[in-house]
Amino acid sequence: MTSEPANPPELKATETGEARLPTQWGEFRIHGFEDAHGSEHVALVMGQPDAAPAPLVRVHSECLTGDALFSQRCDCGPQLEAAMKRIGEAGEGVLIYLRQEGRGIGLLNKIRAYGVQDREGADTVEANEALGFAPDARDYGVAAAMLSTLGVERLKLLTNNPQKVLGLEAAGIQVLERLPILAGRNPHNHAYLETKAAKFGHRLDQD
Ligand SMILES: Nc1nc2c(ncn2[C@@H]2O[C@H](COP(=O)(O)OP(=O)(O)OP(=O)(O)O)[C@@H](O)[C@H]2O)c(=O)[nH]1
Ligand SMILES: [Zn+2]
Repeated sequence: MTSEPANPPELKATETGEARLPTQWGEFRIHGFEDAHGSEHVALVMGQPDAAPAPLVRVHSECLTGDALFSQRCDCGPQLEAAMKRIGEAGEGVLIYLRQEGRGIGLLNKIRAYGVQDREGADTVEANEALGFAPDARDYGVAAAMLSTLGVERLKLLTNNPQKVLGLEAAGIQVLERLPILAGRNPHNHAYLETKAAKFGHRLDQD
């Protein structure tokens, strides 16, 4: 008798369609995916990364406040722009936009966590814990499944977060190189970035 794996990789993300996506950094193709929980994710693909030995990839975690609303509490918006610009300059690569807002706790809980930080002086980790959440509830299995579907399983990853490298590798992706992506440091996010370095091991150096 054979038993089914708990999370068959083929069920992690199903591709639903694709289209042109012209941007100021060049033309991407946008691929839609739905995961096993019904969450919607996208991949922006430029060039032929499936034919490249190790294309440039960014796995970006959704941050509505930073990516769309210009918040300076974090560095997400400038990182997103920097990643798209670098892929545009390379003429090839993939940006996975993962809908794991608030490190996986969701937008409304992130706003609650921001409130705890404002009222109680908690840092980003303490605020999650005060609300009963893990400091980082993200899972990179969906991103790995999306990359596999796109034929990209060996890559260079734009990130400062060593956990992201480990998470993708645990899901079967070969990260040949980690490339730092430092953008958007400002007086409002200084303490947040220092906490990420101290408690999550984020690398804030240029290598
Ligand atoms: N719960 C919570 N989530 C936050 C907070 N600040 C930012 N986020 C979320 O954190 C995620 C981005 O994580 P980061 O740690 O900035 O970056 P990363 O993706 O881990 O690493 P990089 O690849 O180096 O950017 C997004 O989903 C944000 O919405 C916060 O104070 N609390
Ligand atoms: Zn952010």
